[in-house]
Amino acid sequence: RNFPPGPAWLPIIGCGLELNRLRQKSGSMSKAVGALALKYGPVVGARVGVDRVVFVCGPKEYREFSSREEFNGRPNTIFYTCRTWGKPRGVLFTDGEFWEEQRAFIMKHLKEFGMGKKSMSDMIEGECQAMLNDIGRKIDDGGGECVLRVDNMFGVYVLNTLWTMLSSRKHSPDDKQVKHLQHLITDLVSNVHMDGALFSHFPILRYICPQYSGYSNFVKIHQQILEFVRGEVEECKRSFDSLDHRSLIDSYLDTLKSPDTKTSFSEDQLLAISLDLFMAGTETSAKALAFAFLYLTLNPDIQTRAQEEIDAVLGRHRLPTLEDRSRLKYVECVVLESIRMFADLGFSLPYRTLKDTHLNGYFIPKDTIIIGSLRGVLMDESSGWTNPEAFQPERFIKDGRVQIPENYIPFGLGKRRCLGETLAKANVFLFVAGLLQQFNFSIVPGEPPTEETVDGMVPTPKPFVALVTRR
Ligand code: HEM
Repeated sequence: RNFPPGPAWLPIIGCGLELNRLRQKSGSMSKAVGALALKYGPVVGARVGVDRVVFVCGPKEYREFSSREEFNGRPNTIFYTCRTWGKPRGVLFTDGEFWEEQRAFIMKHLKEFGMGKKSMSDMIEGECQAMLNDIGRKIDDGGGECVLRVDNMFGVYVLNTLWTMLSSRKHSPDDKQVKHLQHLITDLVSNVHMDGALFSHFPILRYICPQYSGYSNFVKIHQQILEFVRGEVEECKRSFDSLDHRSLIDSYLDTLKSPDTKTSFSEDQLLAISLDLFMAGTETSAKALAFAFLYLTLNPDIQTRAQEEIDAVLGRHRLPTLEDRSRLKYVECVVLESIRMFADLGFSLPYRTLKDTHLNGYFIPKDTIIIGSLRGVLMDESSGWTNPEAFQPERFIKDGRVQIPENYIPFGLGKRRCLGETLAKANVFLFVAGLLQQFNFSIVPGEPPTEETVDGMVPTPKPFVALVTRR
C-alpha cells in the first residue's frame, strides 16, 4: 500500500531482529537507522512487534512532518501510558487540546518563575558556585588534584536549576533520595529507546514475563519518581499562600481551586507534568554537559582556547553570567558543538499520525509512530556539516560571528519542540564557562576516556574519569 520502504517484515516480530542486528553492529540505534536511510532513503518504514514505525531522516522531510498538524499526536500505547496510571497524562506523551492547554500553562509559569530571565541566570550561577566549591574541597583533600567521575557529576546541580522554578525547592548534591532517583533514570533511559521496549512491541509479554520484558522495572521506576514528586507537591501545599505564588506548582494548585478550571487540569496531571519535567529536563542537560567535558578532556587545545577567552573577557575573579555570552564566542561554540554531539545520538520524541496521510509520496496510515532522526540532520555531510563526526567548535564561527546553521535542530522543530531549550543552553554555557574558568580537566594516566557511548533514550558517554586541578 505504498508504505515507506524498509527492511522485510517477518511474521510477529516484524523487523525487530534486523534493527537489533544493525544496532549491535553500529553501537547505536541512531547509526542503525542511519544505515537503513542509506539503503532505503530519508523516510524508512518498519514494523517492530505490533508497532508500525516510520523513521524520518533527512532535514527536508524532518521539517515537513514536524510542521504538519496530522503528525502532531503522541503514541498512546502501553509504553507511554503505564507510567501514569494507564492514561495519557503529563506533557511528553499527550496530544490534542489536553496537551495544548497543559503545555501553554507550563511555558507561561516557567517564564513567570524565571525561564529566560536574570533570575534564571542567578540561579544557575548559584548552582555552579556550589559545584565549584564542592570540587575545590575535593582538590584540597587530594593535595592539589582529584579524580572525578565526570559522566554523572552534574545531576543534582542541574536538577536544582529547574526544580526552583517548578517547586521553589532545592536539593543537596548529597541528597540520597534524589541521587538514587537520578541513578534509576540513567539506568532506565539507557535500557529503552524512543521506539518503545520489548513489552510494548509485544504487549502480551508483560503478563507472561513482566520482569524479562522490562515492564516491571519500567513501571516501578516511574512509581518511585511519582512518589518523590508527590512529596514535593505536598510540601508546596503545606506552605501554600494564594497571595504569594513561589513556583509553577503553587500556580497549578491555585488553578485547581478555580471553578472554571479546564478539565485537563487535575492533581494527577500536576504529578505527571512534574514527572515529565524531572525526566526530560535533568538527564538531558546533565548528559549534554557530560559530553562537553568528555570532548574538552580529550581536546586540551580546545580547552585552553576557551580558557584564554574567559581570562581575556572576564578574568578569574568573577563568575561568568549569561550577559557574558555574546562576548564569550568561542565558549558559546563549545556549547553548541557539545549539544550537537549529544543530540545526534538521539531522536525526536515519538509522534503519532492522527489520520491517514502522505510523506515524500509514501502512504502513512493513521496511528503510525513517526520518529525523527536527529543524526540524519545534525551529523550528515548532505545536511551541510563538514567533517561532521569531529568535535570542532569553530564550525559555528563565520566572519568573526557565531552563526547557527539552518540544520542545527538539537531541540527539535515545530509546535512540539523542546520547551526547555533556553534553560538547557544556559545551564550548559554557565557550567562550562564556570568550571573552565577555575579548573583544568585532563586525562588520568592510563585511563583515557572512550568516545564510545551508552545507547538509549538519552545518550550518555560511557563512565569516565578526569584529573581535575586548579588553574
Ligand atoms: C541539552 C538539553 C536538551 C535537549 C538536547 C533537548 C531536546 C529535546 C528534543 C529533541 C525534544 C523532542 C522534540 C520533538 O518531539 O520533536 C524535546 C522535547 C521536550 N523537552 Fe527537551 N531537551 C533538553 C532539555 C530540556 C529541559 C531542560 C527541559 C525542561 C525544562 C526539557 C523539556 C522538554 C519537554 C517537556 C519536551 C516535550 C515537548 C512536547 O511534547 O510538547 N528539555 N527536548
